[in-house]
Amino acid sequence: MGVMVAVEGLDGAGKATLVAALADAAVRRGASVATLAFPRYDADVHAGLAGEALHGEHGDLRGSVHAMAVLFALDRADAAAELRAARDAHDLVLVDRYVASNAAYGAARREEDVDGAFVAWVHALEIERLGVPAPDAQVLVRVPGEVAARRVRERAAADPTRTPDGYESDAALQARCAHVYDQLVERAWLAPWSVVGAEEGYAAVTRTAESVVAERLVGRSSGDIGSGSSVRSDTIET
Ligand SMILES: Nc1ncnc2c1ncn2[C@@H]1O[C@H](COP(=O)(O)OP(=O)(O)O)[C@@H](O)[C@H]1O
Ligand SMILES: Cc1cn([C@H]2C[C@H](O)[C@@H](COP(=O)(O)OP(=O)(O)O)O2)c(=O)[nH]c1=O
Repeated sequence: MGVMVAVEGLDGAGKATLVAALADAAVRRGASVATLAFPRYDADVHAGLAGEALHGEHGDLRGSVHAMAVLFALDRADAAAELRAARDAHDLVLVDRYVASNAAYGAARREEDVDGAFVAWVHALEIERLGVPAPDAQVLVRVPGEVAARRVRERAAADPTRTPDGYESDAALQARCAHVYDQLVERAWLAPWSVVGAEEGYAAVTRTAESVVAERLVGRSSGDIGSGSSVRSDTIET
């Protein structure tokens, strides 16, 4: 059985960039890798509704922190079997945003911290009730809010389909969210965390990817890794 590593951080922090670097580092070590990104807007109706709500559709749906979080949670619940199968079939399963996104964004929206009711509610809902598999490790891509916001703006300018959504354009929410993420790391919430500061440039991302992969795949004999002669990098969902 492989290991599942979730990558977390603010919008525009550099999560997708780190996921690509992690996949690259793992494949170079001969490991097979599967990647999955949440929300699965196109693959899951709950995620699709949440995405539309983030862009102003569906009346007052976005106004309810719990309703939004339930939609994101149901997206993961529907992917749970696929995630378990991927962990059985691959050495490394990389997930771009996972349960901690719900904890960090929801607590931030409610102006709570990690000890507030919301973070505990997310754990009870997703892990205990819906049976979403806990990750084996998590990585926080930690950048100052201004850096993440600039990247979101630049991305939107370059690609008109990426107009900032209701969360991305709320600087105060992103700042509170960064604080909750730091607390989740401190508490080792759900699984151990590593932290990478992506404002340090791409070389730092590559170095972190190599060390996370080395650490996470350590203890697995070379016979366990690659489980065959071919090296694969499969994207099971994007
Ligand atoms: N370490 C880095 N140094 C400089 N730019 C970066 C770094 N990591 C990501 N970027 C750039 O920042 C933008 C957002 O990165 P992305 O990985 O898409 O973020 P996320 O998935 O967290 O929204 C992209 O244009 C990406 O090329
Ligand atoms: C996956 C997930 C995302 N979110 C939030 C974080 C983001 O601000 C927002 C959209 O996710 P995001 O990954 O930013 O999607 P995209 O890059 O396609 O816009 O949803 C949650 O609140 N809970 C979750 O479980």
